Amino acid sequence: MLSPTKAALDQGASGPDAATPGDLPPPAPLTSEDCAVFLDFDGTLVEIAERPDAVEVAPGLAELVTALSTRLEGRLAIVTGRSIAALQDLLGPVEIALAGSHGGEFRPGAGCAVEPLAEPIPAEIISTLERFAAANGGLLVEPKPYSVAVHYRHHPEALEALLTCAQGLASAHSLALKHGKQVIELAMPGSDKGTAVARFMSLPAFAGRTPLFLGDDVTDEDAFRAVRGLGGIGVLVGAMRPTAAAARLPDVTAVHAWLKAGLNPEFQGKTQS
Ligand SMILES: O=P(O)(O)OC[C@H]1O[C@H](O[C@H]2O[C@H](CO)[C@@H](O)[C@H](O)[C@H]2O)[C@H](O)[C@@H](O)[C@@H]1O
Repeated sequence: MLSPTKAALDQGASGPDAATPGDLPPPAPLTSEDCAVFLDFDGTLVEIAERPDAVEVAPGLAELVTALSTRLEGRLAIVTGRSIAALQDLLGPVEIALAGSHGGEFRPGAGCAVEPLAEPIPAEIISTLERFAAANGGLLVEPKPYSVAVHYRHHPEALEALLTCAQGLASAHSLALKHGKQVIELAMPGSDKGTAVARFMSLPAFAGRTPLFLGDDVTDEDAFRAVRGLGGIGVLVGAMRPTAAAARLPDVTAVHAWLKAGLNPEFQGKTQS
C-alpha cells in the first residue's frame, strides 16, 4: 500500500511559490494495490540531450514501463510534452496509456486510439516561428499536432527576441506559452499535463487510486498540482527548486531504480540502465 507521509504532503502543500523550498523526501516504495503512476519522459525517463532526437533510451526501458503498467492493471501513463508519434519513435510502440503534446493528445490505454483534446496548432504560427528561427541563427523548431516548440539551447542569445515573438503570437492567437528546459513552446489552450492527469483519473481503471506524477521540468508543475488536489503526490526529478511536488528523486537513474523496485521480484535484474 502506498503511503506518502503526512510530512511529505505538508511540504508539497507549500507550493511552487515557496520562498524557502528546503528539500523533499524520496517517494515511498511503489506497490500495486493503491496507486496510479504518471511519468514525464525527457529528464525523467531519459537524460536531457543536446537535441530532441539525440536522447538515449536505456535498453529495456519500454519493457520496464510496459511490465509496470501490467502490474498496475493499466494504471500507468507517460505524460509528455512530445507528440505521441515522436515519443513512440524513440521508445518504440509501447502498449500503455499515453498523453502527448502537453495534454493535447490522449490515449486512454493499450490498444486504444489516440484522441485529440485540442484544436491543431494553426500552420501560420509554425511558419512565423520558422521564419523567426531562420533569421536568428537557425533555432530548432519542433512542430507537433497541438503545440510547437522552439529550442534555443544552441542560441541562448536569441532568447529575449524569441520570448517577444512567442508572447506576441500567444496573445494574438490565445495560445498558452510554456518555458521549459532551453525551449519555448506555444500550445493550444485548455490542455496541459494537469488536465491530462485529471482525465486519466476520471477513467474507471484509474478512479479512486492514489496518483503519483514523476517529472523534472516546470511544465510538470500543472501535473504536480493536479495530483496533489487528488490526494496524491508529485515527485520532482532533479535538483530541489520551488515546486508543488511532495517528494524528490535526484536523477533519471534513481527513477529507473524506483520503477524497477516496484516490480520486485519479477523484474529485478532483467533491465539495464
Ligand atoms: O514533457 P517532457 O516529456 O519532459 O517533454 C518536454 C520537452 O522535451 C523535449 O525537449 C527537452 O528535451 C530535449 C532532449 O533532451 C532537449 O534538447 C530540450 O532542451 C528539452 O527542452 C522535446 O523536444 C519537447 O518537444 C518537449 O516538449
